Amino acid sequence: MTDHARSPRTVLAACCVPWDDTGALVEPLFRDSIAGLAAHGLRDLYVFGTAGEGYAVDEPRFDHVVDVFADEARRHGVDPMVGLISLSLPAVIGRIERCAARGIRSFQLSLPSWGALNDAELATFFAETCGRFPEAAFLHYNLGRSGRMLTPDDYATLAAEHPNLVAVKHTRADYATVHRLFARAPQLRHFFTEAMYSYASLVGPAGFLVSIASVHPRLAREYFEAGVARDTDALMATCAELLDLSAALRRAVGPGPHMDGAFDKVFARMHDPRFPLALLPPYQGASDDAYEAFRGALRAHHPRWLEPS
Ligand SMILES: N[C@@H](CC=O)C(=O)O
Repeated sequence: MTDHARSPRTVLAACCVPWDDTGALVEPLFRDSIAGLAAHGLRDLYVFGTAGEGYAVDEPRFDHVVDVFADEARRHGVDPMVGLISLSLPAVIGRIERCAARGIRSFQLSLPSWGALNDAELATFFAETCGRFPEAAFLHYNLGRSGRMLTPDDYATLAAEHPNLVAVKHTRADYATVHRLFARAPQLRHFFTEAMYSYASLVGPAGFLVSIASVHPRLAREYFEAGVARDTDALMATCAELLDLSAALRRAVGPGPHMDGAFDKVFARMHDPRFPLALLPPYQGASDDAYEAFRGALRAHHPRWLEPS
């Protein structure tokens, strides 16, 4: 399989941020969680996607979390990637400048979401981020919450215009879109979550955006490697398990919480029982009961996902 992508084929993992009752960062827990992911072989880490509550932090929290994240990531030889979610382009630019001053060069861009960008606005957004910071590398986070899902043709145009646009995180893509992404924008590394990774890795050099599989990092890595090896049987078997795990998680958490962090913090607590489930206000996290119900479901139906990694 040919691979012309500008960034390595890896497993990309989100870091959740533990907050205390006052909404302050619990630094030791955060450091331990980063160290734990790195030690388990998840070494392409980012903070401030949806699970990392990049949409909810103010500037002082942003700077504090970035300082700790970058410091701890580098201790483990991990290149820190920082997500940028804001309605304000100047705020995004300011965050990139402050990160760049700390030596950070990998960023995750999301489109401003108050109103879906039109084509001219989209071009301006990328010119003012990728174009303005040519020494940095950017991954685009393609999600419905931003109001506009970019298409394979959009990526072909943007990748030709911006050599430092290197990757995309896809949260939703159908089979036809997967094929067109590899055909129209092969320069970009396309990352897919559990359900679509199985198919995408059979038809192109897909990256794996790990979500629920992070409850067991070794099995997550094996799933990724099955995709690299195009081992259809292993992919399908693990994909079926992961879909079942996701359904169990949704049942356990129930209908209230709806931001990714509510779910991802359950995964973080599986690795460290001290990890708080709370999200920054006004958003609702999962409850302790939901966490216990999910663990119980794994114990009953998928015990291998609970074994030591
Ligand atoms: N939960 C991830 C995205 C995966 O769908 C994130 O928070 O960035």
